[in-house]
Parts: sequence; structure tokens; C-alpha cells
Amino acid sequence: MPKVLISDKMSPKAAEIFRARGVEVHEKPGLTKDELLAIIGDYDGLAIRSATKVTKEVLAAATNLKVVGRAGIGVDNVDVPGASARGVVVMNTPFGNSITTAEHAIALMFALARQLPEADASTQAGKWEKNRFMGVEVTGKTLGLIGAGNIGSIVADRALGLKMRVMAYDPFLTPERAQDLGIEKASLDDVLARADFITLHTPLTDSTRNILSRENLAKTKKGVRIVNCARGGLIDEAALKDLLDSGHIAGAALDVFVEEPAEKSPLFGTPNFISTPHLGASTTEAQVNVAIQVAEQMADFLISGGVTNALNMPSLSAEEAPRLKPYMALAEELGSLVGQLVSEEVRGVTVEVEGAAAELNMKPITAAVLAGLMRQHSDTVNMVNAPHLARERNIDVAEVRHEREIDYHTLVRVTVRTPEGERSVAGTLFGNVIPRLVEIFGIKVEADLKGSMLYVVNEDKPGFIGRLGTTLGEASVNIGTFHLGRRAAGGEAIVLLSVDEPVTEPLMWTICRLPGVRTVKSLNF
Ligand SMILES: NC(=O)C1=CN([C@@H]2O[C@H](COP(=O)(O)OP(=O)(O)OC[C@H]3O[C@@H](n4cnc5c(N)ncnc54)[C@H](O)[C@@H]3O)[C@@H](O)[C@H]2O)C=CC1
Ligand SMILES: O=C(O)C(=O)COP(=O)(O)O
Repeated sequence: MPKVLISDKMSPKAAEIFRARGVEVHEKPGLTKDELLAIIGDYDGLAIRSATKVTKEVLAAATNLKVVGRAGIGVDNVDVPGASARGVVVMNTPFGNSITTAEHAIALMFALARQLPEADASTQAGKWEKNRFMGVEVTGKTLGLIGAGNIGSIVADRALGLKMRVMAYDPFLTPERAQDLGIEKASLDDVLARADFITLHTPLTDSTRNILSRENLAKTKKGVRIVNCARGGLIDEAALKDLLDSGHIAGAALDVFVEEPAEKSPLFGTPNFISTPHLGASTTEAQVNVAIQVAEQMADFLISGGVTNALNMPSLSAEEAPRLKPYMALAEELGSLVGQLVSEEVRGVTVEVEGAAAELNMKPITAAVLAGLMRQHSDTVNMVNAPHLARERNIDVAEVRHEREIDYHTLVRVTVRTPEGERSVAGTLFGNVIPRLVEIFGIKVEADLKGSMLYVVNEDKPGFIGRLGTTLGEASVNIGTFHLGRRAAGGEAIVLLSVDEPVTEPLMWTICRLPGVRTVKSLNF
């Protein structure tokens, strides 16, 4: 039974779902780093929110870990490249808390416009300072979004309902999408110069870190009000404090901070500064959504291999997984075969699918080919890290889907490009489940790729097969299966046979010296 650790505060729905799906679950929110390091090695899955930091050190200790599930959106607390390198899938729940977070941004915008926290504190202190708190209307004002993805678009929709003008800086926002949303696509400088309110909705990445730097904050319109419900690190907090003090910025509301928990900050106590403790996603509705979703996704993956919302692996629904599994096995065997047969540097890999295979999601098939291919160089390669490794090694990967009549009801072909040229192998599925090789380097040969095998290329001459059988027999090597193929009568021929024990190096040399032998390779599957 797979084991999952929930290491952050999460709706009890998550644990309920894990249990109902046959996953053992332990809820231990608030573990210290050392406590987490001490126990993480026992778990197949780790379910988190933003508090748990999944660092290199945690991943190194997580020797059984297969999946990290983020009940929420941002994964800047997870070392995703580190997880990929270790073959750990990282998933999030990209929509479950987006409405809630957008609503928090709007709430903070109103809180700034009407100074609600200060007005509340003053009123409850018995001061009744009616003349002190003069607000601004939002109607007719310009809201500048930085980031117009899921949350940014919801904020835009709500703001348009409030009769605001909305402009957005987002390099990935197409003009058509902007038009559909009813907002203006703008440059960052334009947003800074024209917006009365600015709200941030980007992930924290190298391109967004410090996007509201001291220099950019200085370019904002005097009297601007700024909301950040995305991530600390997007705004220079010291510069924000200085510009609030000088009065250039009329107000700022932060839900997120560079250091969290933010127990102290120079911003605390600054007039017109409002803060909340990373509450963007904290509503009953959103927490139930993300807990259910993360538990379903992780259980699917651990139980049936389904992959949803993974950041480092192609998606594969729990319904698709059983259909794709035999193809992934075939693809991995073909990748492994070609990886063992080709000794030159691989510069490119093309995966082609035909017949029934052409109707399937190709990404997992390609990932499995790459895993098989690269397993020759590393034991820790799997479908998660293989595509990343291929990129790192500058291996060009292409996918081709053919829609044409073929001899097989389904076919997967793997072609590798090396400095010496292209070599390709192909396979099919018997009865839709059993992987079967059907072609090596242009020669038709049918075989199951299993266990220890021997691959021999020879001249197609009478007597060769007898001599090969005798040589193996004399070395007490039992042949399990024997498969033959040839390019043309009397031309290049291949023998692919399975043996009950691996063929030793001296025996390989003996076979190499048999008349007519061109190549001998020992293979393992
Ligand atoms: N305060 C909280 O509790 C919560 C915070 N968040 C944060 O909100 C962020 C945004 O969430 P979603 O809208 O769902 O993500 P999303 O991925 O749908 O949208 C992000 C948008 O940012 C844009 N973007 C990326 N780089 C950019 C750049 N350099 N400049 C301008 N735009 C850029 C992208 O094109 C995309 O449209 C999350 O990454 C997370 O960090 C999310 C949920 C709750
Ligand atoms: O989903 C996100 O990105 C969030 O920031 C929400 O964080 P939380 O789960 O509330 O710690």
C-alpha cells in the first residue's frame, strides 16, 4: 500500500480521500526541517501547501518518494528541477483556489481605497475620526495587472464589473485573449505610468523576481495603490516602505512576503500599509477544492499511474493509463534496444506512431522511449527525468503521428540519429497488451524483448545457425527463444535469441570469431 505524508495544514478531505483510495496517510502538519528529514524516506508521496520547503536536502532523504502534490498553485517552495532529476513527479492544483485568491486581491484593493483596517482600529478605539478617513472610488479608475493568467483574468473580470478600466502587462497574453477579456494589453512601463491600482498575479520566477524593483516603483503614477497576492519577492519591500513614507505610493497591501512567516518587517506600522498572513487561498471552499484535487491526483498516480497537472511530466489520465501502459512498456523496450545497439552519440530521437497508437497521447510514449534509451547511462532515469536529461544533452526529440494503412494494427517506431546516420527499430502489441519487436534496422524480425538476449549480425550463409547453436551449447548456455531475420537471401542477416544466463565476455569473443559474424552484442531487458 503506498504511503503519503501530509506535511502542511490541509482540509481533512485529503486524508479521507487517500484512505478511501487505499493509500496509507499520515497527517503531520508543522514538522520542523529535521523532523521531516528523519521520516520522509518512508513515504511514496508528500502532500504540501506553501509552508513545507521541498529542498535538495529533503529530496535526497526522500529515497522512496515518487510524487509531491501541492494543494495550491505556487511551487516556488519545491525544487522542481531537483525533483525532476530524481524522477519525482511534482503536481499542483492550478484552479482550485484561483477564485478565492482573486477575491482576496479585490478585497485588499477595497481595503486600500477606503483604509478599512485603520478606520476599524480607530473606531473600535472610540475615536470616531470621520474626517480622517477620506477614501477614493474605484469606479472609472485604472487597474493595472501584472500577470493575466488564471487569477489575473478573474481579477480583471471582477474589476470590469466594478466599472474599472483594466490594463495588463503579461508577455504571454495574446491580443485576442486580451480582447476576449475586455482588457488592454500594455507594456510594463505603461502599466507603471498609468495605473491607479496595480495588482500582481505572476509566479515567482527569475523573470518576475523583483519586477516591482525600486526603479520600477519610482516609475509608478503618484498616488498609486499596490496589491500583492502572488508572491513575496516580486516587490522590493524596502523601496516600497520608502515610497509609502514619501507619499508617492498612497497605499500597499501585501498578502505575501519575501520571508514567511513574516513575523517582523520594516513595513509593519507604516501608514497606509495593510497586510495579511498569506491568506489568498484561505477560504473553506478553496481549501476543500485543493485538498480533494491533490489527494485524487496523487492517489491516481500512486495507484494507477495516472498523471494530472504535473509540472515535470506529460499528463496521463487515470482512464488513459491502462490503455497507454502496454505502449509505454513497448516504447521503453524499443528505446532500451536502440540504446544498447547504437554505440555512437545520439543526437536526435524520432518517435513515430501508426495505426491504433496514432490515436493515443504521445507524450508518455515518447518519455518512455527516452527513459529506455537513457537507462543505458544511468540507473536513476525514469519517465519524469528522461525528457529533461535529453534536453540537457541537446538530443533533438521529434514526434510523428502517421495516419496511413499499415501491416500491423498498431506500431511504434523509434529512430535515432547519430553522426553515423539513422537507425530505427519498431514494435507492435499482441492482443493490445504484449509488446513485440517487429523490426531492427530495416530487417523484419519478431521477438519478445525479455531478460538476457544475444544479438548477432552475420552473413546469410548455410551452416551458420548450427555453428552458433553448438558454440552456445558447448558453453552450457541454454537458448530460450530464437528469432531470425535477413535483409535479402545471402545478404545481411540477424539472429536475436534469449538465453537463460548472460553470455560471458570470452564467449562473446568466441562467437565474434565464428565465420561470417559481423557484430555480436549482449542485451538486457
Ligand atoms: N496568495 C496566495 O495564497 C496565492 C498566491 N498564488 C500565486 O499566484 C500566482 C499566479 O497564479 P495563476 O494566475 O493561477 O497562475 P497562471 O500561471 O495562470 O498565471 C500567471 C501569469 O503570469 C504571467 N507571467 C509569467 N511571467 C511573467 C512576467 N515576467 N511578467 C508578466 N507576466 C508574467 C504568465 O504569462 C501567466 O499568464 C501563482 O504562481 C502563485 O504564486 C496563487 C494562489 C494563492
Ligand atoms: O496556491 C498558492 O500558490 C498559494 O500561495 C496558497 O498557499 P497556501 O496553500 O495557502 O499556503
